[in-house]
Amino acid sequence: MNVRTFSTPDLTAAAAAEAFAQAARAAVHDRGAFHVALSGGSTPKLMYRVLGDLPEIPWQSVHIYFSDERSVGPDSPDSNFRLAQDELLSHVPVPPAQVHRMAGEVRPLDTAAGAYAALLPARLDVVLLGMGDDGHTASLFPGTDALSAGGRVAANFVPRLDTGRLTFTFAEINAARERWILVTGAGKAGILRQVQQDEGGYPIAGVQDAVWFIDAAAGAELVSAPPSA
Ligand SMILES: O=C1O[C@H](COP(=O)(O)O)[C@@H](O)[C@H](O)[C@H]1O
Repeated sequence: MNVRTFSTPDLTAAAAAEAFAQAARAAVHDRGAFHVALSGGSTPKLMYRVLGDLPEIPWQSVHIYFSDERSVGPDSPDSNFRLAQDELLSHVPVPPAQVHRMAGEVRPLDTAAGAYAALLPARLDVVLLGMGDDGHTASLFPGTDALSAGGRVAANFVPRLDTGRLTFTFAEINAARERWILVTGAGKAGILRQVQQDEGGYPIAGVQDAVWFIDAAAGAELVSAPPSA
């Protein structure tokens, strides 16, 4: 595992935000645009806040996507898009036409999945991911059909939550130039150790060659993970 460990959630968020800024500048310099997929849940909130204050990000050339979405509209407090909009996108000069949310309110969700796959760029530069306390990533939950789905985006029914989700497939995640997984908090320490030891069969283990940004609490049970800041 390529793990970068920081002493606090704030420092973890700052490092991930700085990595975003550097990757954006490099992509725009090399290819004229930065195509990045954001994650949802609670963990990236700190990073989004830091990112909104960082200078010299070429927002006019940044294109925003989402690695998963709940089956709700954009105004719902459960919406991953809304989190990013409130904490980051409404504070930076990214052109609205370059923000591509997943339409979690559309039924059937398969229709939204197909429409989203059609608007994705040939290859994303960075996919930002989190890890749930059941080892899911994006909306690839343990035991669900989307774990083996083909294509780029899937609708996924999650029995444990009795709800549908939209999610990138592993193929889409692993086709990106880079994958970054942000994990903080002691509640994730046990699963993180199991993932490191190839135990548990958690969905997150299907993400290849990721850079993990973690705080000391999440990394407390890892074997040989010295703090880097
Ligand atoms: O449901 C979700 O959960 C994961 C993890 O969320 P967190 O609250 O533990 O940070 C998240 O990465 C995903 O985008 C989200 O839809």
